[in-house]
Amino acid sequence: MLFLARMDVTFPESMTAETKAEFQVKEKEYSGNLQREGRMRDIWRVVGEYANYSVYDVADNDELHTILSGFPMYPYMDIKVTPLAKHPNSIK
Ligand SMILES: O=C(O)C[C@H]1C=CC(=O)O1
Repeated sequence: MLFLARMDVTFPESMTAETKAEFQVKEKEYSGNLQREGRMRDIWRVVGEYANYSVYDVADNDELHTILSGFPMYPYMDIKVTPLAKHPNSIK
């Protein structure tokens, strides 16, 4: 099953630059592993925002929830998920 997720990240004002940098390192590793596993198909930055769109290829809702809630930045994310179905006009 394919899902599109939009993630908006908002860190608390009080969080130090060092802690943010630590989150970014952990996030990169977690995200990279998902991509190598093929469970995250793609990730794109939303221009001008601390947000991304990413596409997941997973077995079911439960697997997606496990993945999303496992992101190190999860407590600071607002996530909107859209299930995707094949478009009848797609030539792929
Ligand atoms: O930089 C971001 O968009 C936040 C975060 C969410 C997934 C990921 O790989 O990084």
